[in-house]
Amino acid sequence: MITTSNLTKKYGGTQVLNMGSLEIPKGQSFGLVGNNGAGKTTYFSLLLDLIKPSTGFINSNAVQVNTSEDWKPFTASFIDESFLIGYLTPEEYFYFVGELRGQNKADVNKVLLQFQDFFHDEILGKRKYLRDLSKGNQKKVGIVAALIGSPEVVILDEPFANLDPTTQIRLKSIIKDIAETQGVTVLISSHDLLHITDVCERIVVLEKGEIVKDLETNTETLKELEAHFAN
Ligand SMILES: Nc1ncnc2c1ncn2[C@@H]1O[C@H](COP(=O)(O)OP(=O)(O)OP(=O)(O)O)[C@@H](O)[C@H]1O
Repeated sequence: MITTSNLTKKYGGTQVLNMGSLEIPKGQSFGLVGNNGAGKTTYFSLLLDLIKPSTGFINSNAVQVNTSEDWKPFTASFIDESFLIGYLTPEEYFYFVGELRGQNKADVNKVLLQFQDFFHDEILGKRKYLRDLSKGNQKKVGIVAALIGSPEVVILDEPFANLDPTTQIRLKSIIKDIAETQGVTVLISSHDLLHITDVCERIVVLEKGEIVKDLETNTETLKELEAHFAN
């Protein structure tokens, strides 16, 4: 589904990403971990054509993301609050995203209904602008908006950060469900090793822009990651 080939990114003379090659199959829940500055957001930004590669390319469903726009209809993401529109209410934003994805209000309402628990009565019907929501509630809006219109690829940068424990647990079951039962390819990054091993069937560790581990998640993975990061 997602093929990364000889991908590098340099800023000035400094190389911040050197991924070599990486294959992510359809329906995989894929986790990216690494210390601050390891290159996680850089990789996601390249995947979304927010920045250009220095060398190499990424193909998503056989579409080269930096030369064609055809990956956009099946790809959704929430990287940070710059994806939101501060002067809209959550409802206005969801309907706006729905329109972009060919979904009418009734379709969007159906999606929102499934996320009532996740919203915990803090998002809908509050007549608050997105800019006035707490960081965690902004994140909830961004994540749910990314799931409107049944995307085939969902990219979430640090989705657990700023969320309360209840919401983190709910988010884990949402991510597992869309990957396992709907065949969605989910890419997430996180600093939370417990959550990422819970939710991802594969975990790649980045260090200074390079892949240093590529693990199929099993009962030993959390220990292995903890040992890796303790050094
Ligand atoms: N526009 C830029 N100009 C120069 N360097 C940049 C730019 N954007 C990112 N970098 C550098 O690229 C490296 C990788 O950053 P990136 O944000 O991808 O790391 P990350 O793994 O997401 O980190 P974190 O866990 O802190 O979010 C860092 O050294 C960062 O300073």
